[in-house]
Amino acid sequence: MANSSRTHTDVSHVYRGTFVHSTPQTALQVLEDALLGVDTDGKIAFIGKGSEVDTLSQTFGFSATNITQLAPHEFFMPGLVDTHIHASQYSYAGTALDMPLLQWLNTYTFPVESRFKDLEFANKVYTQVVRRTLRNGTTTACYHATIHTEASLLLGQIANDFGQRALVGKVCMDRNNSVKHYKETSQESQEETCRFIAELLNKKYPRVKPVVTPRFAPSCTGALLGQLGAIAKNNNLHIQSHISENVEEVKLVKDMFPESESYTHIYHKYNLLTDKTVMAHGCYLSDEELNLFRETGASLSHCPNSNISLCSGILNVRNVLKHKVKLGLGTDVAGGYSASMLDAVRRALDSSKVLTIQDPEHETLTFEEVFRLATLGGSQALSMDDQTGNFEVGKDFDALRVNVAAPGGPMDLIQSDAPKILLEKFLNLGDDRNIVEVFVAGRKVVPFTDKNE
Ligand SMILES: O=c1[nH]c(=O)c2nc[nH]c2[nH]1
Ligand SMILES: [Zn+2]
Repeated sequence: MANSSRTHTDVSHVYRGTFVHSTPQTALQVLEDALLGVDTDGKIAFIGKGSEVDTLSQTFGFSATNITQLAPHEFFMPGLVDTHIHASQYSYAGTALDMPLLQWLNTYTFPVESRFKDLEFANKVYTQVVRRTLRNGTTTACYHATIHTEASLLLGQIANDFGQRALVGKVCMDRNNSVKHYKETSQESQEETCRFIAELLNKKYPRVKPVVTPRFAPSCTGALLGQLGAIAKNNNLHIQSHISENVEEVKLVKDMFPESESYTHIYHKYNLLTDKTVMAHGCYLSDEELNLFRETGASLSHCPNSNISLCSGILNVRNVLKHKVKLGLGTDVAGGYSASMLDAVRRALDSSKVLTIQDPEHETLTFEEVFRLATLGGSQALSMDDQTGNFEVGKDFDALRVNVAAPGGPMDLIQSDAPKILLEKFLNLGDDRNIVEVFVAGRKVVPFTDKNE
């Protein structure tokens, strides 16, 4: 029996073939010879069996001749959700990975981010990062920009123009002793955050929204953290930041906020832990802190490339999942050197295997579980799982059409493998050559149209 919505708008596209996705109960569900309809609003109108085509075409009023049929080595999967990426650091991605976090920020990051006062530079970098991530299948991105309001608004405009679903954060930092010209006063930070939010919301972009972004506790005064918590609360906004990434940072936070019970309690005290909060890293969180995440509904973004590249630590994902804390994956460009979420999937699997090498009792993550983290898990971490993350009826059709045998692609198919094997191969060996089409809310955003070339 096909799963269908009771009241529906007209179906504009119908696809037939293999669909793979996750549900809260099942890390990987494979639907072979399935039929999926997308309505004129870009939402999934139905998903049923190919054998039900006659009934479905009558119910939804489409003609069997209008069905797009996938090839046997193709499948649809949900769009990838990057829960943590610094768009402003894309210009030096793949370099500058020879220092730990705090020195890395002072030496490489702050000098580059300070250049985003220049809108021409910002336009160049932000256009490239949106194009690159979309081409690699990131249909939803949670971006850190810089402290500059105009450049951050420009990032929102570019994401909207290319059709990417995005949260965009103007970075807030009223403490920075190392690069003097890259910080704001508390008042500037608060006022510019309010202006950024108002102007971005005023654009009425359907899928690009602001996210309140204190960089991390060491770069913000308690007064600013409190103001940002109030702004997020009053406007019901998302919040993003960093937490417990590296041992030296955790120690610094302890020294800077001696009155606080833990790193997590600092954010909690200032109303920055909500069910619309996503915190990057969390490698050194205690079980008590993870409980506070669960109680508040706040989520974590696991950024394994960054954690390894900056020698920060290894998040025990199994322990996070045991505590029922929402969890997604992030590239964390440019602490992470790859802007591709496929890389994040591989590094998450590698990191889990390292934990198993260290402790054979550790239950290694499966590729199916990591697939779920990269899709449905990410949408849950961003509290967007009512809109995206899998192929549930009523959600937006955010999807990748994957061709495992794409000509000139990075892998060879020796025999006709089952869809689950094709997905595993794609996750481990695939790249953007295999992602032949990308859809966000039903609209084909890759390949780029002429306007976006
Ligand atoms: O990986 C990171 N990248 C950053 O830019 C940053 N800022 C604070 N903490 C951070 N961690
Ligand atoms: Zn980061």
